[in-house]
Amino acid sequence: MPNYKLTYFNMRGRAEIIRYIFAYLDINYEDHRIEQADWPEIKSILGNVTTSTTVIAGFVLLKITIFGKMTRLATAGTDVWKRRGNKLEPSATASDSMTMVSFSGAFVGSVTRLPTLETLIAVHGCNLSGKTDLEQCQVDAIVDTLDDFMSRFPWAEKKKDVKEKMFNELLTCDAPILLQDLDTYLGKKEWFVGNSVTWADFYWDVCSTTLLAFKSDLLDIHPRLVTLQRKVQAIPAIADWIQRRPQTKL
Ligand SMILES: CCC(=O)N1CCc2c(cnn2-c2cccc(F)c2)C1
Repeated sequence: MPNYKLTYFNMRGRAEIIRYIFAYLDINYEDHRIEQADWPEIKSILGNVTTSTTVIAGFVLLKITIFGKMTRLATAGTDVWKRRGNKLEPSATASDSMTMVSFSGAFVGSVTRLPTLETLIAVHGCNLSGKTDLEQCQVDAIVDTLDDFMSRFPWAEKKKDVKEKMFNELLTCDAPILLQDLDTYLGKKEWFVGNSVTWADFYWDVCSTTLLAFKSDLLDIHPRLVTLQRKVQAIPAIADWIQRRPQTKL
């Protein structure tokens, strides 16, 4: 029975960075994919909670803010504790062997920075989040920059013309500025931060793969950023995952 169950839509989306980290660390997990049609029912169970909840599940402290989006990372768990206001109170133990914790889309930056990633890295002795405090700040800065940009896209916009207009503006007006900044920051280095791969490099591949699905010439004038993408994709564990993952546009 895997220790983790990752529940998300059948797409790369916000969950793919977690899938990359699990693949790289060779951690067995259940990649549970729900259909969009199932989301309204699941959402009604999760509710449109808009408060920040600090949840302690087993060894992992997860700070989450639920905005009615859904990405769930579950851990083999004991009691799930929920913070309501400034009080921590036990809640019902997870109904099955997994402690189900729901996240907003923005959890990427929070949960992968919290003891989850540090615990996993400590167990596996790798440096995905950076080797020093300074490197960890630099990794966070790159991840936040990418996540902020990706979060500006109106993914759930129902009006096709509005969605298309906003996507086009972001891709033609805003993306070039971001890409130039990332290109300058990367410079002649092998990786964004330090002298080995970090999850900032992973996130660059995750985000750029999706952006290229909307604008295939996006990186034509950024060969160094393309090289970084290819270096991430050539890491054996990542290459294996990319080869076997479900093929989806997003
Ligand atoms: C209905 C929801 C939907 O279509 N998507 C959810 C968000 C998303 C998609 C693809 N990339 N991505 C994403 C990745 C990282 C950070 C971020 F903010 C967003 C597709």
